[in-house]
Amino acid sequence: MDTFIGLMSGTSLDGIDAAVVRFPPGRVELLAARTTPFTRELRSELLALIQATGTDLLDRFGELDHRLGRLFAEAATGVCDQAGLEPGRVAAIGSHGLTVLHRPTGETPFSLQIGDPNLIAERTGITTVADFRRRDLAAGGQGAPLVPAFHAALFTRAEQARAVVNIGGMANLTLLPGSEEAAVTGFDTGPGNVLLDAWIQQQLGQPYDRDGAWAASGSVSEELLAALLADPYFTLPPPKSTGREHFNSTWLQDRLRGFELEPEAVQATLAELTAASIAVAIEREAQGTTELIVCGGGAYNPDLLQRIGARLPAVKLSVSDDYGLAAEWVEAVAFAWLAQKALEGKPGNVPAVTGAAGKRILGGVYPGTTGCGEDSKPE
Ligand SMILES: Nc1ncnc2c1ncn2[C@@H]1O[C@H](COP(=O)(O)OP(=O)(O)OP(=O)(O)O)[C@@H](O)[C@H]1O
Ligand SMILES: CC(=O)N[C@H]1[C@@H]2OC[C@@H](O2)[C@@H](O)[C@@H]1O[C@H](C)C(=O)O
Repeated sequence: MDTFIGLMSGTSLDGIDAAVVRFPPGRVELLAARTTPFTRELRSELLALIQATGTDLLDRFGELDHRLGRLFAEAATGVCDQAGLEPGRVAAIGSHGLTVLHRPTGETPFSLQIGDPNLIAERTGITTVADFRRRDLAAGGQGAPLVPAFHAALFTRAEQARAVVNIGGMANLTLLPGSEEAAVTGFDTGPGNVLLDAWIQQQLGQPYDRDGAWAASGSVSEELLAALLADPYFTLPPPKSTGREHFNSTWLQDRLRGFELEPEAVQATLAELTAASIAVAIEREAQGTTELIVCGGGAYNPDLLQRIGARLPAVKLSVSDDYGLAAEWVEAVAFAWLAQKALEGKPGNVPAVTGAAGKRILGGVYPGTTGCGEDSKPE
């Protein structure tokens, strides 16, 4: 029972990533991985929930929590089949869920993920670990980002100051100092692909800018870039985390007012914003960085990589694939790894990253059905 499943559904709202994985010492062994895309209808329902107001909100919240719970269970079963693995051989599923609201600061900080883990445990029979963020929040942390502990376990090299950036809907950075004395740090740098996806969707009806080709065809507007970078989030000192509640199409529309630009120039400027916010964060927080390892969907965007590289000429740019783990699976694998930590009774947060009062074991455990004397599953 050394096999784990990680389930991740991120801020891009593109679907569920599922990975079956083992963790031999110092390594990751990926047995199978797949994405279950959300239908257009479900994606727009999720977007509507995330942006919602109104009286039927709680109904919709409960319904989508249930529907996603079922879909996560199917994603886990599907990836198990793909790996040729009996569910009884899986130690646990680590399910991130889908973030509908993340408000990590103020008097009543919280972070809400949906995708009922009870349903996942019931329908797969596999012990499920979920609700990873709220214990860290309870300890005074941001509850995000959580992948830095995994990045540190996988990518730390002695005497090498490395950075790892995950470019999903949002982008988050892990800084690995490469020396025992200095601490691992990290934070969300701001938007990753979310604004690029929103703009091309609005202008051309495409879900994302494949290979960054549209952005590459436009010229960056330095004025617009400066206006976007004037958002106080970019200069806020860490710990900090963000999400779609801040960086979304309304945020962009507000800042585009008064500009008259070709749509592809806006796309180019948004790509430059992602690149600049990552580069500035590294320059400000980790000047000695020699290598930047990119993961998440943004690693497949050559235009974005080129822009990041141009802003950090002294830094070697790699993708996680160069170290044996495909960029698209890093987050799902991280939640499998966090599930293993939880079951071992080991902490999963990095207090220097989230700002929590200390290390905490993350996640609630929803036991599987083995040992219950009942192995029937609902249809
Ligand atoms: N070939 C490609 N060219 C350009 N962009 C791409 C390509 N492949 C993936 N992407 C981008 O990556 C995004 C998906 O990234 P990913 O799956 O890492 O996001 P996520 O897990 O939803 O996000 P988060 O890290 O915020 O939770 C797509 O929406 C798209 O913008
Ligand atoms: C609240 C939430 O879901 N945050 C996501 C989001 O997507 C990227 C960035 O913002 C990061 O903080 C986090 O995800 C990763 C998995 C994390 O916690 O490390």
